[in-house]
Amino acid sequence: MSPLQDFLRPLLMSGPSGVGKSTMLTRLFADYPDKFGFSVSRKHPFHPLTSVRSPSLPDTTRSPRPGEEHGKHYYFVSRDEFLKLLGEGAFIEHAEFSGNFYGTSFMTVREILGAGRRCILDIEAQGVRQVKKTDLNPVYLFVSPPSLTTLRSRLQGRGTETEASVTKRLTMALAEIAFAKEGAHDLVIVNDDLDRAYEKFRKVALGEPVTGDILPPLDD
Ligand SMILES: Nc1ncnc2c1ncn2[C@@H]1O[C@H](COP(=O)(O)OP(=O)(O)OP(=O)(O)O)[C@@H](O)[C@H]1O
Repeated sequence: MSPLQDFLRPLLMSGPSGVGKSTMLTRLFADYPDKFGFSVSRKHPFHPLTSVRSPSLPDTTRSPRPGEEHGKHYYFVSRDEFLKLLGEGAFIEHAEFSGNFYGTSFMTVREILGAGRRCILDIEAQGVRQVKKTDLNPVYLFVSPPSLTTLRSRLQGRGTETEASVTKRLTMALAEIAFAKEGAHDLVIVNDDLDRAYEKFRKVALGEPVTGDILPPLDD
């Protein structure tokens, strides 16, 4: 496909927690402040991207945390409102975690496209399976760690996780990796050296042709 056509398709990025998705996105948004719109289905409270301005936001039924604002970090909706929207087929993907619903709505994507930006979605494996059943037709990108050992040390080094949550995130990482091993994605970028990985990511985001990396064995 031509760069223009690829740029118009949403970019769905996924990859295990701690692989460096936000790090690369933060760089991209700093380099191109007006080109992209971003939606993330759910993030932990200390996530750096919660402060990134986005033309559209995911919906959640959970209560705002201190410092979070409606329309800035999420659209906070009641459970009834969420279920009504769900019934109307408003969500590209949704999930329930710890008793709260999170979802990415078709409206989010339309708003981003309407603003002339490329829509970037950060969605986990479970949500990606749901997206595959829609006609969204995104480019599926998997951001892979060079090894599981590296992933663990990034999660520990980020300083946001307890030992228990590192273990939980690594368990979830195995599901993400198993999905990638099924060949579910169009393209893999291995985030080994950040500058190298970012350069590839930047090109993918701009819709330029890129040769993907080979998925590492990730069996360590
Ligand atoms: N190429 C890299 N080399 C070394 N450290 C990196 C690299 N990329 C990211 N990191 C570091 O790894 C940690 C995790 O990165 P980041 O928070 O961006 O991950 P994430 O994929 O967005 O995770 P989550 O899905 O939980 O939000 C951060 O401390 C970040 O600075």
